[in-house]
Amino acid sequence: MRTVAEHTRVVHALLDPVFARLAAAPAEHLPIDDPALAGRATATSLVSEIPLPPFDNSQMDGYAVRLADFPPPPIEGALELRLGRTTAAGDPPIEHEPGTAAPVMTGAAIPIGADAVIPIELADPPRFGELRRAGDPAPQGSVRFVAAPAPAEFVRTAGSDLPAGAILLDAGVRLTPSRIGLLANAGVRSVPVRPKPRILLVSTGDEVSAPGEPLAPGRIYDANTPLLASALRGAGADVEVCRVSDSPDALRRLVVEEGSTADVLVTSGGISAGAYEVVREALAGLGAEFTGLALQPGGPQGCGGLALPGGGSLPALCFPGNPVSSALSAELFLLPLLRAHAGRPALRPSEHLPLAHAVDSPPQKHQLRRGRVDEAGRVHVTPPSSHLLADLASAEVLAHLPVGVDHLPAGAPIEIWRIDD
Ligand SMILES: Nc1nc2c(c(=O)[nH]1)N[C@H]1C(S)=C(S)[C@@H](COP(=O)(O)OP(=O)(O)OC[C@H]3O[C@@H](n4cnc5c(N)ncnc54)[C@H](O)[C@@H]3O)O[C@H]1N2
Ligand code: MOO
Repeated sequence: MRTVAEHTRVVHALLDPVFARLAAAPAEHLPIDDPALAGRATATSLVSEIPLPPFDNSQMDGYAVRLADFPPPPIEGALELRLGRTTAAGDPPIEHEPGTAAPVMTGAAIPIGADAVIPIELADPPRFGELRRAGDPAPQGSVRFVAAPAPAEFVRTAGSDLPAGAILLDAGVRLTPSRIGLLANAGVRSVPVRPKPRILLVSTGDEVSAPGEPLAPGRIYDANTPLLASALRGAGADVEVCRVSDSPDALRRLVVEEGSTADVLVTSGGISAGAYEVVREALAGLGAEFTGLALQPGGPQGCGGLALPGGGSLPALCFPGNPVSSALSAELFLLPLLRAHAGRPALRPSEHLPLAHAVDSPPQKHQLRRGRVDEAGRVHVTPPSSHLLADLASAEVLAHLPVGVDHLPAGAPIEIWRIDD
């Protein structure tokens, strides 16, 4: 039986060229305010054409002053400065008149020649009086200060966040809200993003009914298509879904007709030892290889490049039909590659926590148990059967019982992956 690590290598060999091609493909350009931008990955690095902030501005509502107007400390009594003209946020910078204190608001340009800001609370009086902007009659009055500011105090200098010409984001970086904000701050209007991988997702099985169909005896509703589609989309793929009955011809036709517009084919079901294994029958002849893994759930797996009539090849991953098996197959073998393409950490957060109770596992298989973590930080795992979808739906963690482990006592540390996002 193939190990999980060996199958992971086989999947990488099949899909790494797909992701490398997509990462080098012409970028899609999305407007900075496109709701679809969040979560995409940059296709190229982006450089700031302007410094951030673009000009020296005030960090406080207060007075812009010149240090040279202050005597060396200590100041006897208070220093009185004439009122200068006011700069509000959005005004162009004005010339600072020596010997004045010029009202300046948070975010407003520091008057040229001023080199520090004193917050209004530290002025006497501690409130603004008559304010005169550029072009108004000259201001009257004065304001007093008991201490000199430090050089550049409360001045946010141009480029102090990022100088002009600096890299805003590298290529392959996930667009989080703060990164989108950074690009917007630098005036970027259109963002080059990596194309999403296009996945053709096919569920098989004569027993599988589409939503809304009456449930005939012996049939079940299709869980895998919505489950896998949402998992793959959540990890950054564009997914087209199809259901085919247990007809190898219908599946082969689908691959031939739709395969050239997809980057990867993903199937669920129809690959184990039964008499009607549609995926195995349809795709083995086209180039997929079907194997047993030392893994539970997820034992049966298929994988390979399918020969297309035009000469191309369609990489295919064939997951087993049990819902937990197909979900965990995606979790192990495909989601990490999709997440990495979307600039996210490939792997789930992992840690070792103590088991709340003893657990047995078949030693020849790597068992992935679903579970929860209690308030004391101990892991409780649930039964291993791969039809237990309600159990997976309420799981917080996947607990790993690797090959060679047949029993772990209560309190033993176990590796868990957090899956409750
Ligand atoms: N004799 C053997 N039988 C089985 C073996 C084996 O080694 N020898 N392996 C078992 C394991 S493990 C798994 S996992 C399954 C995998 O079977 P298939 O990939 O061929 O999947 P199906 O037989 O089509 O379906 C399995 C199970 O899952 C249900 N299913 C399928 N599609 C869906 C769907 N879209 N939504 C919800 N549920 C679905 C299906 O009804 C079956 O109950 O084989 C074991 N048997
Ligand atoms: O390997 Mo199957 O995937 O356990 O249920």
